[in-house]
Parts: sequence; C-alpha cells; structure tokens
Amino acid sequence: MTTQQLINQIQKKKSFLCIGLDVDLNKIPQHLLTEEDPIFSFNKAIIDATHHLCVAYKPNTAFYEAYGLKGWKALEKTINYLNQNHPEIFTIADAKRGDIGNTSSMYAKAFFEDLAFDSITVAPYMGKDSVEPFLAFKNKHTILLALTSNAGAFDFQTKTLGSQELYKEVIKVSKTYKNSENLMYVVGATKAEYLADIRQLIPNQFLLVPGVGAQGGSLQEVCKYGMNSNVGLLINSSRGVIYASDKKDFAIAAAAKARELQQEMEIQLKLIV
Ligand SMILES: O=C(O)c1cc(=O)[nH]c(=O)n1[C@@H]1O[C@H](COP(=O)(O)O)[C@@H](O)[C@H]1O
Repeated sequence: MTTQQLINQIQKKKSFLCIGLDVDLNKIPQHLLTEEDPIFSFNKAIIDATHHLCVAYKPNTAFYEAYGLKGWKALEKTINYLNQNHPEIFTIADAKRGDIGNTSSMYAKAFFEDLAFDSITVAPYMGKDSVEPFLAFKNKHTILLALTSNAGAFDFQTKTLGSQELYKEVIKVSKTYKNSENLMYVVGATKAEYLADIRQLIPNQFLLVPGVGAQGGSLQEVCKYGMNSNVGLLINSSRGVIYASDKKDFAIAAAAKARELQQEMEIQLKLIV
C-alpha cells in the first residue's frame, strides 16, 4: 500500500486508529475455545465489527508464535482474511525484527511476500545493513523503533550519544538509508511530550503510536504534538479495544471502544483543516 492510499483512507474514515490483535487465549471469551481455530474466530469477529472504524490492524507476532504452528496458522488466516476482504486496510506485522543483512532479507520475505503484510516493526540496533533489506520492498513500510512506550526506553533510548539522545540519532541516521522514504517510526504515546522534537526531525513521516488505553497514554496529547498536515499518525490500542468484554458481546463491546477512539480522532482531525 502506498502512503497516499493510507492518507486517503484516514480522510475517508475520519480515523487514524490501529487496532492491535494481541490475542491471548486466557483473555478471549471462553465460549470461543471450542471452535476449531479460536484465535482466528476471535480476530474475524473483531475485524468484522471494527473495520469501518480503523485504518490499520497490528497483530503482534509474539501472541501467535506463543501457540506454535496453530498460532502461526491463525496469523496467516488473519492476514489473508484482511487482504481478501479489506484490501484498503493497512496491515502491520509487529514482529520487531532486524539482523545481519541476509537474515533481514529472509524476515522481509516472510512478512512482505509470504504473509503479504504492508509493514513490519524493526529494531534499529544492528544498523544500516539490518534495516535496508526491509526498505528494498516497494510500497512496503518499515516501522523503526525510535522511542518506545515502556519504562525501559529510558535505559538507552534517551541517553545522550555525543550531543543528542540515542533515539534522535536513530532517526537522523536512518534518514540516510537507501529507500528511507519507506520508513515510519514507533513513538510511544506515553512519551507524547517528545513528539514536538521528533517532528522537527521528521515532519512528514508516519508515526505508529502505541500506548493509549492500557498503558495510559493520552490521544489528545499525542495529536497536539505529533499530528502533521497529513495526520501522520497511526494510534494503536490493543487490549483497550479487543478485551472490552470477555462475554459473548465481545465484538460489539470492541466496536463501541473503537467508535469512542474514532470519535475523539474525528474531533482532532477538525483541528488541522
Ligand atoms: O511496536 C509496537 O507496536 C510497540 C512499541 C512500543 O513502544 N510499545 C508498545 O506497546 N508496542 C506494542 O503495542 C501494543 C500495545 O498494546 P496495548 O498496551 O494493549 O494497547 C503491544 O503489541 C506492544 O508490543
């Protein structure tokens, strides 16, 4: 998917919501456990109920890998279901990969070709030759971890390297990579006050912003500091949406939560026109 197609979808749906499909069999409604593929059944119900309210879905691969082959099959069925029924939706494989060049190439093939995701999250730590193999794919997007939402982000990412913080160095150096136009960045919603500085460095790039809902980040604060004229934000909520209810009404409850977030986003969108 091109960035322009993503922008068009945001304008049409008046939403820049990304729903995280982080499926935990201990948290989904227990009646689904008798189904042949409970993870896929859960995802399908959530997607059917919410696809008109969001522009992206982000399955975090850990939640699938944890269930072995069954989990991977459910991930494959989920991405195929999205690509066949909702090709306008932006899909994110939250896999946080990155390795030496030939290994990164294989990760990129796995997620961009075999599973046909639009994007993947990548850790920047191993540098240029670990990131560029992902960037080589046309109309696919590499979402680099810049400043993450967790407390551990302060261990390294905000430490000063030379004259500036490491996360700023990551952003600056990554802009010199081949095909850097395919880069997006992760900035945690819990670090909203850093977004003004980040926007100085990357005014136009899309940011994936997880951490609203369960982690306590504020959608309004993120928009205040992070929004650009194309919106430039994908705000993710996983647990806050998909586990709104653990009863039979779970998909309806998820849609109600997604609607709440979409409506807040619609208000924010009015501020940039
Ligand atoms: O890359 C991510 O998506 C990510 C980066 C980050 O800094 N913080 C973060 O929470 N995430 C992911 O975003 C999701 C957040 O889930 P909730 O806290 O349930 O909304 C999880 O899948 C996390 O792995």
